[in-house]
Amino acid sequence: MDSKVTASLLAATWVCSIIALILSVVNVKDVLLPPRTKYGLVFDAGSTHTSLYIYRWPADKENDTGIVSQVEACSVAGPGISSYADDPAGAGAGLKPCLDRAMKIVPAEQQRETPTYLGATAGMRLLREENSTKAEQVLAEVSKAIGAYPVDFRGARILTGSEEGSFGWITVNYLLETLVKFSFAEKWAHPQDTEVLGALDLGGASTQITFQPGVPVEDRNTSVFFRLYGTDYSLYSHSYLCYGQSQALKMLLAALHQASSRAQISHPCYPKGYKETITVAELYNSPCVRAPSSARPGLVLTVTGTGDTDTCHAAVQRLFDFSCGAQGPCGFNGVYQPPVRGHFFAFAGFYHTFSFLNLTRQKSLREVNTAVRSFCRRNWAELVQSFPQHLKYLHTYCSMALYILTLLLKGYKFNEQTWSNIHFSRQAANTDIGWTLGFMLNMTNMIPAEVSQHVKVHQPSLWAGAVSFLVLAIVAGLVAVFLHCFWKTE
Ligand SMILES: Nc1ncnc2c1ncn2[C@@H]1O[C@H](COP(=O)(O)OP(=O)(O)O)[C@@H](O)[C@H]1O
Ligand SMILES: [Ca+2]
Repeated sequence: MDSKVTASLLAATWVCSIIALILSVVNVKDVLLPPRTKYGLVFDAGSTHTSLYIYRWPADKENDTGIVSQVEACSVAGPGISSYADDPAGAGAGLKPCLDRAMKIVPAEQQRETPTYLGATAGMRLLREENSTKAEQVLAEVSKAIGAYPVDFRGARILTGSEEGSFGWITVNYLLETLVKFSFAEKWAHPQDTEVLGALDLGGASTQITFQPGVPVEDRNTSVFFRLYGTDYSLYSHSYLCYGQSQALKMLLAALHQASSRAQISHPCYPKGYKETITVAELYNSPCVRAPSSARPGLVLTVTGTGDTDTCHAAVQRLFDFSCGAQGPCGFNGVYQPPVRGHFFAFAGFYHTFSFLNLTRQKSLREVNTAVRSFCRRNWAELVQSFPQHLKYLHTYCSMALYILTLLLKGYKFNEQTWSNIHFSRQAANTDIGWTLGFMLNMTNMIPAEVSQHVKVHQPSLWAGAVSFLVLAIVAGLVAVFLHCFWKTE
């Protein structure tokens, strides 16, 4: 045999040892069967609008942290499902395009095992308060529509305010991986130096505040417990019904209407030159406002913006009752709240308004105040010219900004120092921040109460791989030396 044969034998031995290395590092099963992907679907039926969130995660890492990601958020056309009180079938029909979209994303063979939920929030809470039969009908119709698809449909229901707040908190902390981390000691552990983050959600019909106060929560109604990855969390969570953006603006307009008791309303929060009309029936169509007995439903009210920031600020503050009474620290309207603590993520409406005003990049409270006041001075014609793409909400941004500042500072009692702990964000890890992800993780038991003992990474098999590689390399070398000597002596 010549040296060519020796070389090819040597090469073959090396190839074998490299394959052995790969097989020992990666599980044989993982090579032959790539990890399966699982999917989950959650409809967020908000007061103003519905979205379908499509999530996916590797099946073999189900209980790890930060593993679920958002594939897509499909926006349902039209208003929120609570607006279909008199046409419940319409609420169901509206969901179909997004369900069709999901059926294109989730492979056919996996659809039947895809957990699917619909959670409705404050819009449906208000409808239930007004007419529980109509609320039931809407939920029945959306359930029928989803039930017609080949998914594992687990129901449509109205979340409590406390669930909405707590699931938002879970989403934030899951995505930021503040609940559990893989340490160098090769264990999943509660991170020592990372404090969990609070969650601030501003919807259309309600707003939620959830955080870990560090002192016992004194009011049972606002207290939430979770045991996640072996750690206990005692949270404070409260949802203020009617204090979402659209209902707050409605309360503001109703207050202005009642103060003037005329069909012409001067609105200090709307830009100078802005005009809109609304009927009395439309203005008083919610339990958040009560129509004066004298009001004729058909009467058309004309609302004219005057762009008077100080008057607006004062009118916004009158929507709140800041007096606390005797029973200790409070938020507003007499609701118990321990002092805010730690860092917070402020998302949904908080983010929308602050992002429009370019205020999401950690601005000081002074800078924010200056920017808001300067925006509030701009007249309508000028605004329309500058922001032709933002006409839907353009007339509300001044009032919303003043409302948000009032809510955060005088309502929740953030101050100049703690202001910098509020982070205005829409997404983390490419996933939208809201209650839906936390809800799905909770409902599918994807966050275990205890840390599981099974090995989470390939560290030990990596060692085994390195050792077998070394052994095989030595054997290969010895064989080569032996063959070389053997053929030489021949
Ligand atoms: N681009 C935007 N600018 C300002 N506000 C927005 C924008 N997009 C959505 N919103 C507001 O975000 C809020 C979302 O609330 P929603 O989830 O529908 O209600 P809820 O959570 O109270 O049931 C609404 O007030 C909506 O008007
Ligand atoms: Ca919402």
